[in-house]
Amino acid sequence: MAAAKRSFSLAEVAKHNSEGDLWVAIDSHVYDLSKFVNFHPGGKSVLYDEEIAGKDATEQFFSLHRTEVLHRPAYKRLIIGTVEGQSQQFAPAPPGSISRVPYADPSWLDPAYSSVYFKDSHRRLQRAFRVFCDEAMIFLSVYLIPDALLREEDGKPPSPSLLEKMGELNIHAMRLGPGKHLKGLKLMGGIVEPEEYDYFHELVITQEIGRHGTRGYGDGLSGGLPPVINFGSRELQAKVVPEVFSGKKQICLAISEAFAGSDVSGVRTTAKKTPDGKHFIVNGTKKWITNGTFSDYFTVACKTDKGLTVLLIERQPGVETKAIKTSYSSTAGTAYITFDNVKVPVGERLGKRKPGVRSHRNIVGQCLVWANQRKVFGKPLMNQPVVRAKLANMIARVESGQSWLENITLQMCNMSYKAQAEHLAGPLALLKMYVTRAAQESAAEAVQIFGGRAITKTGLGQTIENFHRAIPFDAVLGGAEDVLGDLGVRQAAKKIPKNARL
Ligand code: HEM
Repeated sequence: MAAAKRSFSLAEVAKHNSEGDLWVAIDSHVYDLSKFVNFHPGGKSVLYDEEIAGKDATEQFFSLHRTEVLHRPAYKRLIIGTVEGQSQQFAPAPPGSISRVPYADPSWLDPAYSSVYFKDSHRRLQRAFRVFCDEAMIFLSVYLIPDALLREEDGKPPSPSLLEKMGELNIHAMRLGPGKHLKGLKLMGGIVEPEEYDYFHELVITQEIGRHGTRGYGDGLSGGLPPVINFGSRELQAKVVPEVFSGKKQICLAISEAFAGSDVSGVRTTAKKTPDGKHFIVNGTKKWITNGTFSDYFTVACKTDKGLTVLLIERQPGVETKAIKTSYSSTAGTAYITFDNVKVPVGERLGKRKPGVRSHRNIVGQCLVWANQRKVFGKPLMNQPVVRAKLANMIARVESGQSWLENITLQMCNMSYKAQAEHLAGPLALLKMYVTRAAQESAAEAVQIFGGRAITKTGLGQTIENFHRAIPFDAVLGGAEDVLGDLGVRQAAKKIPKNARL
């Protein structure tokens, strides 16, 4: 809070309760709302109400606004002093803090818990990256969280300045997981050595980004670089990777089509070799391509005479992207793409997704706090057994998803890429099916707990609204839930010993 100028008794505050001279006390601070009353988004009458004008309105304020409203610089300026004998109760936690609300953070961040998975370097990265996100939130600068909220509003892509800042810290590179692409890079200012970076570090980054509570924005930040890194030629990597890691260029993965979603073999985009064998000519369409609207490069699945291949295509004449209006989020840049006789050098031929447990956890934490603070018929919502039963189910879902995710991450750390494909494709498909289904169940329950607030894009329930709106997309993007579940069971069925009998 800004340094308070003077200290007032509540009796003094009470004298300022009329039009042109309106004060209220909120959480030990005195606000002069005489002019602001004309601009108050909730209207004038609520502020002139005799229960509010000249009174301590702390309880009413927090039942109607998110705490962060008080920390916006424009509103901090309304503070003229403090209330005698009171101290601030609802100060924001310092940047980088671990939540004190049970289950609002994964248990490995709780000092009372131990974890065999997360080592010192994971903890260092987590602390530094959370400070990066939180500082942005508090100072409303150009970094992650405020940018996410603004872009959700205006549907524009993540700000170039943010992408470049992430580039300086090599966050784009870290988001691709461990590998040779990290060699020689200074990760998060040198906090983690590229050689020690593993899938748990990647999980840390993914989960911290998941805290910002605006799903489409996080998707807009992702891309189609892994095939370039895993299968691209040295020349191709040298050109594309630095541009994308620095945040100057955008890339997306363009696989699905109106004809082929989870069933990738149905792809109809064709790549035909030119008679001299030096180029492919690409024709076809792609649909639901996250980040496609803003991308400079497209990692495209195509059909050739010899089966499916993946090509890297640069934006050029013949490549058109059209934004698809979704019920989800325009900042994710979801596109319909057409390729019309696009010429691609043959050398540009190229050879995953972490399920959203963290954003699920966000809403569990918010529901716990809201059920505790919201009073209905004079009693907190938490006093209702039906609300506690919903919360119990939500906690159980998020904790089981996290444990399964950590177990699979450990297996990834100890398996080659090839072994991962063999042993983890099935479990990963089942995990994704489970967490997206579980998240949808929790989203529906969260809406019941927040009531009408959960259907407005701003205000107390804004995180719930965003989650509830965006979560069905998780169940479709990267493979439809049913298809994934089926894949998981079919993979397991293959491994049942032929002589197994009950
Ligand atoms: C420093 C003082 C205040 C500031 C800066 C402030 C600011 C705001 C803002 C930004 C909103 C829009 C919030 C949103 O979309 O979530 C809002 C809405 C509202 N405010 Fe305030 N407000 C203040 C004090 C109060 C007080 C004392 C009351 C007491 C009743 C009040 C009642 C409301 C109501 C009823 C709404 C509409 C809520 C809704 O749509 O659910 N405000 N206020």
